[in-house]
Amino acid sequence: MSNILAFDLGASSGRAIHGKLNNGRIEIEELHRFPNDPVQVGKRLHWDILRLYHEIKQGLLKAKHKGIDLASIGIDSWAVDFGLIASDGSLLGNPYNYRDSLYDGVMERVQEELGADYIFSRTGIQFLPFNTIYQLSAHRENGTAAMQSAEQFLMIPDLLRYFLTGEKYNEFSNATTTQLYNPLTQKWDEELLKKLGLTPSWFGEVLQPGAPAGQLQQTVQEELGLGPIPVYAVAEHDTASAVVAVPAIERSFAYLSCGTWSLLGTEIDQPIMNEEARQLNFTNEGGYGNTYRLLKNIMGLWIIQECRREWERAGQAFTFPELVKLAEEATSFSAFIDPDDAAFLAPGDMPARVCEYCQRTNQPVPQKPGEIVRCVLESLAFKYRYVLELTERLSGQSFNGLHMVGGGIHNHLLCEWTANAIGKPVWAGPAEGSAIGNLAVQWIAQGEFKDIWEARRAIRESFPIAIYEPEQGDRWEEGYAQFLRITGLA
Ligand SMILES: C[C@H](O)[C@H](O)[C@@H](O)C(=O)CO
Repeated sequence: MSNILAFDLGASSGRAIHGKLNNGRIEIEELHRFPNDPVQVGKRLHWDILRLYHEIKQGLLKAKHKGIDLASIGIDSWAVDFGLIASDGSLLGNPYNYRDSLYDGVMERVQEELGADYIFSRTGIQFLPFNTIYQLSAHRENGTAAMQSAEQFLMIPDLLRYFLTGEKYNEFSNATTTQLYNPLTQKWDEELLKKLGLTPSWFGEVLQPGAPAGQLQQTVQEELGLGPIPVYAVAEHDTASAVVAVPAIERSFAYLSCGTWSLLGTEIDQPIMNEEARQLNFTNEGGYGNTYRLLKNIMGLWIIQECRREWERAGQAFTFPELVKLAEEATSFSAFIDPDDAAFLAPGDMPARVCEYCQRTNQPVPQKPGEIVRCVLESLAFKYRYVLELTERLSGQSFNGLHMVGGGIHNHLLCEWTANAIGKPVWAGPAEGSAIGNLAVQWIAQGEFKDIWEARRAIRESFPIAIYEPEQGDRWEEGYAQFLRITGLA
């Protein structure tokens, strides 16, 4: 029975999940949960990285106090963000949050300078304004202090792993999201880095998920009263871990990792880097076992999280289940948004932005919270269909349903409406996809599972999967046509 720990950090909360194997079945238990609130300082938006490190130590202590003898640990988090390390090994400043306005307009400038086709041909990564490539370019343009003394670039899980072990490594799945890694040469793209004025030596050895990445260093062992627990590089981009946990039977499958972001796509063996993929702004992010995640980012439940924050600020506090209930009671197909409109990216007054979108597209403007949430959820369901069809076209596959994993599956209405929108079944589960994928990679590395397919079978047999069958009739077809027309995606 191998006891291991997964630290899974999302953009709004983190958790320490204890996993153990019991006769081939996976059992999980949440030992520690903590908020991850971005901190605004003046105009800048940061992550509180030392608080996150503190919480990781609390997770380790909770395991110790429960008498759990840990065979290993692994850390995954959201992608693209990073810290820079000085020659004395110290962290240079607080990592920036990728939604910081410092990055506004930088992608367009870099594209103009280097050419979008050049960047895509070397990285295969979708153009998102917050990709690391544009973040670093913004810091270079602004001459931020950290850029002057940096010696090493580490992404968020790399950084936390470094604090624990004292060893500095990058990791494949997360490295690809920077748009600075070349999947064809399987290396950081030195030519691209130089063209951007970035120093190639900052970018270190890239470990594959499942590689040993050190052990708790002496100071941490002494502070926490623990032994030299091994640390693995897992699929450290949380979406990559979530894809590991997709309980698929067939090799050809489509997934939707559903949380703050919605990431919809399929797993492939070789990146698809043709002109069509670039035009459609698809990405080829690294996965477990040298696979690639052909997918698109969809803005996801972030819009509703921000609406909820705004309503709470204005003195109207709702729980998520309450909002789902209100949405269920509202009229269907009244108004739609394109969830990926640039207006919805930055934090702020999201209900007002949804209303502005409806106004500018000459639609009835939703008034009540339930109407706004309904508009967002129905629009998400239709955007999933749109991206699913593009994934089929690009990968030359045809999927007979969609696997949904991640916390978003607790929203039964979204699962149901997604099935209706795509006209195919949705298989929802597991909800703790990223943490389970993180655990699975550690177990594969330890030989507890032969390979990812054995791990996926164990996941299938260990966690409930809810099946949502699509509604019959033309109503959702007609709604989809209306969505395409309004959003201009037709
Ligand atoms: C920037 C986002 O973190 C990223 O694109 C997304 O894939 C993610 O990590 C969702 O948690």
